[in-house]
Amino acid sequence: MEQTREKFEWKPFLQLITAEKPPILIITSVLILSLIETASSLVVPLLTKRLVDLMAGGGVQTSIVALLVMVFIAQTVAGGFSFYLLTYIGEKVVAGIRRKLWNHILQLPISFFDANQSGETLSRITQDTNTIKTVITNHLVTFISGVISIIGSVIILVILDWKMTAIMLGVVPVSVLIILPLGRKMYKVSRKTQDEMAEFSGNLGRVLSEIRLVKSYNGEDAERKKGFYGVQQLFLYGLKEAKIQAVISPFMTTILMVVLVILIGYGGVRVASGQLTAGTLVAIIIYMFQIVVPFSQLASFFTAFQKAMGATDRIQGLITLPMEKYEGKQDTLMNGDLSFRDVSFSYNESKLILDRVSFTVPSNKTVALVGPSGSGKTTVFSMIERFYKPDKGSINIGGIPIGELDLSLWRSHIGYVSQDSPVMTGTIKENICYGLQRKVSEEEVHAAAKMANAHDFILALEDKYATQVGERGVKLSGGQRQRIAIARAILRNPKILLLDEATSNLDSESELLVQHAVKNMMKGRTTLIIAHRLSTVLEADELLVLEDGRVTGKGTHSELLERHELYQKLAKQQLKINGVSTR
Ligand SMILES: Nc1ncnc2c1ncn2[C@@H]1O[C@H](COP(=O)(O)OP(=O)(O)OP(=O)(O)O)[C@@H](O)[C@H]1O
Repeated sequence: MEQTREKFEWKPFLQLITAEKPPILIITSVLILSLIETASSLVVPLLTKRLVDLMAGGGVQTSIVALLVMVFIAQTVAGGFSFYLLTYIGEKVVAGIRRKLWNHILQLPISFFDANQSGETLSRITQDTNTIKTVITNHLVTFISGVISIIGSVIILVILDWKMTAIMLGVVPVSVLIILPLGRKMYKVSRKTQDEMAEFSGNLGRVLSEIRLVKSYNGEDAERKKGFYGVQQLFLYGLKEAKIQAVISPFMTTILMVVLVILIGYGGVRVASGQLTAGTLVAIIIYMFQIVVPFSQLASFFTAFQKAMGATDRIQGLITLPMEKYEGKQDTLMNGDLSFRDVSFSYNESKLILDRVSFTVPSNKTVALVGPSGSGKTTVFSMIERFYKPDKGSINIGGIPIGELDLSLWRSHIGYVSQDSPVMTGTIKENICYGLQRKVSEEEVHAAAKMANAHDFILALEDKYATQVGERGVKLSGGQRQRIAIARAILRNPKILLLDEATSNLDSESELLVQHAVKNMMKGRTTLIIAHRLSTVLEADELLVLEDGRVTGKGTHSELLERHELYQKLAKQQLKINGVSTR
């Protein structure tokens, strides 16, 4: 995702912003308003000059005072409106980018989430977009009006008095020589700060989401050290930025003071000798501020802009990643046989995980997958869910490759109950109804919960179906979570069921409840089940033995027990039937 951009490039940044189609009318208004603001500020010194000269001559013209007041009012009002409108544009553009990012991230394939820490991805949406907003709202127009102010002031100054202007402009090359390399350095540092911040957030996210593991394995010390290291790095980068700022800011102030001293000294002499009016000197000094202030802001604009370049790179890196393909055939009957045809797959080139796997789950039948840990059983499920694509071969439903079907439609026909039964923060009802697009009646939810043997325990909870389950369902027991997951699958009324039997040891009562729930659910559906229990394998229509990504045996429990060596071993260990006769 990371690229290093050394050159100063506008293009990607502008592309990112213009893609959000910021409202042209408002942009034009902002530009006009800031022009009014800048023009007013350019007029002020001229009016002041007239006023001072008139006062020096002993008189005051009220019309000039009135004009000055009006110009001030125009400047203030235009400034206020342009600030608000500009912030509006910034917020609007960033909202658009955030929407686009979130939408894109949600549709990225699982392989992306395998490779990237969620905390890092999170900081793309929050921090990187914020950096871009800061440039638009705080710097972009300041930069434009600053440039206008500098050019306007220089022109007027040359007309007013070219000698004084020459003195003033003499310091510009010196300043540029110092500020440019420092700006480049600032860019590198701030880029590293952003990377460090993303890594830091990623680390915090990892610890916070697995805090139970951290505590039960006394991981606090190691995590404290890692966290402190991240804090220290951020601190050091902060200091590096400060060091650069510490050179730039006082340098600019000193330059300002030096120029001011020279101007006042040299100008004062010329006023005394009658070569310059007092009004002109005052005007020159005001113009000097109107050059120096935007000039010093230019440095911070370039720094902010370079930070935004880094953010743009990372956002573009995310947005250009290919998404899952959602479109596909709609009108497919899902009640055909589910079959794998010579499917091979590897997560990365180094190791083949599925090797020419072929099998069929006939419609409405149950096939159980057994095999040692790591043999690829869960991977088979992930392939059916289309989390990953086969490298070779195809997976078909009723003869049609599942890759050709509309992705949402396909997934809506699958009920996946995984081993860890994921439950999200929210109420029990929200969890049961999760992902359903249609309105669900209370009765439907209750019926699903009843089938999942969850209704009774839910009613015993304080808030019943409105009970908050805590983050990842921590307030529920393992068996309760499983039954919620089953109720969720039942409510979808899927054609295909993927069940990863939990290996966790539930007490026999909960286990019985879960088993009954599973049995209820399997009726009339095409089911593929990763079996860890004897009862499941006995009831399956067919068993598949998966070994190192290959199907090495097919048949019923007794057939396999008779002729499959590994199955006999597995049956003894994994299915816990040691000493129990099954024939
Ligand atoms: N996201 C992933 N990225 C890379 N390798 C993976 C990924 N998921 C699984 N693997 C690897 O693929 C192999 C098969 O894993 P899989 O989870 O399919 O096995 P399993 O048979 O379900 O095991 P278990 O019974 O222990 O759950 C393992 O060697 C594992 O290390």
